[in-house]
Amino acid sequence: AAVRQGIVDTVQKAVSDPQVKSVVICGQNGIFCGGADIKEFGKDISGPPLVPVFHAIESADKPVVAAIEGSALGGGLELALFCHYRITHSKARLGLPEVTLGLLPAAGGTQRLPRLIGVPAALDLITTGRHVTAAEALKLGFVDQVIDQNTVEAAVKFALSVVGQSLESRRISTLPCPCPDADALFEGVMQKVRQRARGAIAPVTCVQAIQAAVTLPYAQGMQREQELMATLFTSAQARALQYCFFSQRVVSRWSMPSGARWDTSKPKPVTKVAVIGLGTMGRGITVALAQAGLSVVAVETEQQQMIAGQRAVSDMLERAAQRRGVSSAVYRVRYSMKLEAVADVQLVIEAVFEDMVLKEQLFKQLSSICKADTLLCSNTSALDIDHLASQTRSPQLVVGMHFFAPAHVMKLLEVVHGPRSAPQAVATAMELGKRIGKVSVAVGNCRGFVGNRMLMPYSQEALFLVEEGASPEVVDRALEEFGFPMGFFRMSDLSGLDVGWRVRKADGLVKPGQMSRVRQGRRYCPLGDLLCEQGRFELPRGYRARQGLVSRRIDSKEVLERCLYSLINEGFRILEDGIAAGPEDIDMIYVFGYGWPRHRGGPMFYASQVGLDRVLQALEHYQQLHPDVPHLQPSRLLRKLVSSGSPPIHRWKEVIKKPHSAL
Ligand SMILES: CC/C=C\C=C\CC(=O)SCCNC(=O)CCNC(=O)[C@H](O)C(C)(C)COP(=O)(O)OP(=O)(O)OC[C@H]1O[C@@H](n2cnc3c(N)ncnc32)[C@H](O)[C@@H]1OP(=O)(O)O
Repeated sequence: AAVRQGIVDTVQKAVSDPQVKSVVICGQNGIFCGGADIKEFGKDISGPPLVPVFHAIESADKPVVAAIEGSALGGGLELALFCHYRITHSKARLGLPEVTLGLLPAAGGTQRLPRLIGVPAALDLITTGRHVTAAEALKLGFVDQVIDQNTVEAAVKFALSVVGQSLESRRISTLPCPCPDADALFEGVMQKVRQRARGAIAPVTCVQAIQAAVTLPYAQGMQREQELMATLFTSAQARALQYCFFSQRVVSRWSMPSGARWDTSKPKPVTKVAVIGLGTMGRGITVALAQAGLSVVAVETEQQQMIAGQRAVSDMLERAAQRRGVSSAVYRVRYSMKLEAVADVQLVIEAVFEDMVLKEQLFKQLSSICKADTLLCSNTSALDIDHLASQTRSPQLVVGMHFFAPAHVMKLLEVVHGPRSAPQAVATAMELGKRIGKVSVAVGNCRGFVGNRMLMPYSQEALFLVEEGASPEVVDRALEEFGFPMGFFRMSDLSGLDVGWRVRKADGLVKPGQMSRVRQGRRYCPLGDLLCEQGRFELPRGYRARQGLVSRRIDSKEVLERCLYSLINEGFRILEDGIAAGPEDIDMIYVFGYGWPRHRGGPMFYASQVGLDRVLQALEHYQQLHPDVPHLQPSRLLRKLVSSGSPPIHRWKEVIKKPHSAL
């Protein structure tokens, strides 16, 4: 509000003072403007409206120049678009990211950008919210000059040089907004955007606003922009997306149950990393590390795997080099079939087959080959990090680094600390994750950590629903309409049914040929195992008949409640156990690693929006119907939160307070 007031007062003064011949608007400390203060949204903070004063800038009869350094984002870029000229530093980033916050650029962005750079380019920038470099902004035509020197000085010089020149063609509001074949273009774009949005409303509303720029005169288009923004501003989706923006930053400020924290733990410098195993995960991890400029030693002891892995890594790096316009020689990867090649690295990431015996052996070997202060990390997705640590001479230097496939693409990294992991080891893994562009979340050590532990009840419910009469398509459709890119069954097909089968076998749950629906004292669905054993895909009907199960009609509400609430319930248990530091950690794991729709904020945020009492009631209802399913038993924390009056999510920690830590 204070900045808005400052802009209004200063612009009015500069525009009306006859002594002032031209004006430069710049930011402080090398940053033009990151847009509106998102923390003000939803709060009763008043300040002057900006759009009228922005129009006063445009209609001024003296040149107004934006000197853009650092960032010009959202309202910041919109302000710059009201100026007559934009001089930009080469390192600046520009964009209209409002859509990522569930909004649209409502200070004229949707009406003015298409007039300046054309409708297709504006549609791309506004519906994706992507940030562009100064060079791309120049190419697209929304900045006038890109420079490497002092931007403010250059802008002042330029502003003085254009005094007295006509500003007519520089006023974007007066430009036409041509769009040949507008109907066909918007129909096609709308279809694509809807598909990509997976239920998010802001991208679709952005398209509608840009369409108004084509079909309405400028002033009416501006009004339409306001009306459309009003439908978004207080929406649940906008709240969820803004929660995600801040949560992504919250999780980088990690803490451990011991009290160790991000701001008191210094990471060790890492320049050389080894990756052990060149299967799918090892290849992606190698590429991610090499792309971030790290020197990588990739070890694979099996010859065929080495040949295939080396080829796959080289191809991926070649493509990355082409995209960046550099030679692939910039990437430093050395391959070896001998474990001894890792002797001089500072950090090892083990990515061998998910088999505890194999990993135990490997950690023992690594512990004797590597230097005493080398960090030993495992990419296991579920196994006990502390047990692996116990195989080494420095258990405090062992942590989990759980990547998600494909590891060079997926943004999530779970950094798993065991009870003996040193804060410095966690800090180092978190820092490395940041360096390679991951959203890193520190979590405690338990079976499946956070993400896969919560996936367990979700996947079991999906299978139970099929036992009871739903088809896999019905289950998947409900989940995909909710916003997941893939339902449980499509996801299982893609990742390979045998992956889960192997884990269940290791857990002693698989009994070949047996149909019993109770294993280890609880309800179990062997359908997935039977599919794998028989290589069959249309199993449910015959299976139900043999089990004497009577099919019933199952609607999408039940699918969602049983799959999602059981997953959420496990999330509450994880909070109770101190495995995740807060609900934001769980939510970011699900948004960045498991395809949870970002506009729904993550499972724990979703629960808070649905209402904790409703989640509790639904779980109690299903628990009564299925007393043999322990994961439907509402967690103590959920009950405690409901009996504390269901506080807002940012206050849950006050209720959790003293977790009975499992660490
Ligand atoms: C008439 C109405 C006029 C205009 C209305 C316009 C609507 C908008 O403008 S909506 C906002 C659009 N802007 C954005 O979405 C930008 C969001 N910010 C970013 O993308 C990045 O933060 C960055 C500006 C590129 C800087 O990145 P980086 O250097 O990596 O730092 P961060 O860790 O991301 O941020 C530092 C610190 O600042 C907080 N922050 C950043 N932007 C905002 C913001 N727009 N509002 C409030 N706070 C913001 C961020 O949360 C960090 O704070 P922490 O306390 O560390 O969390």
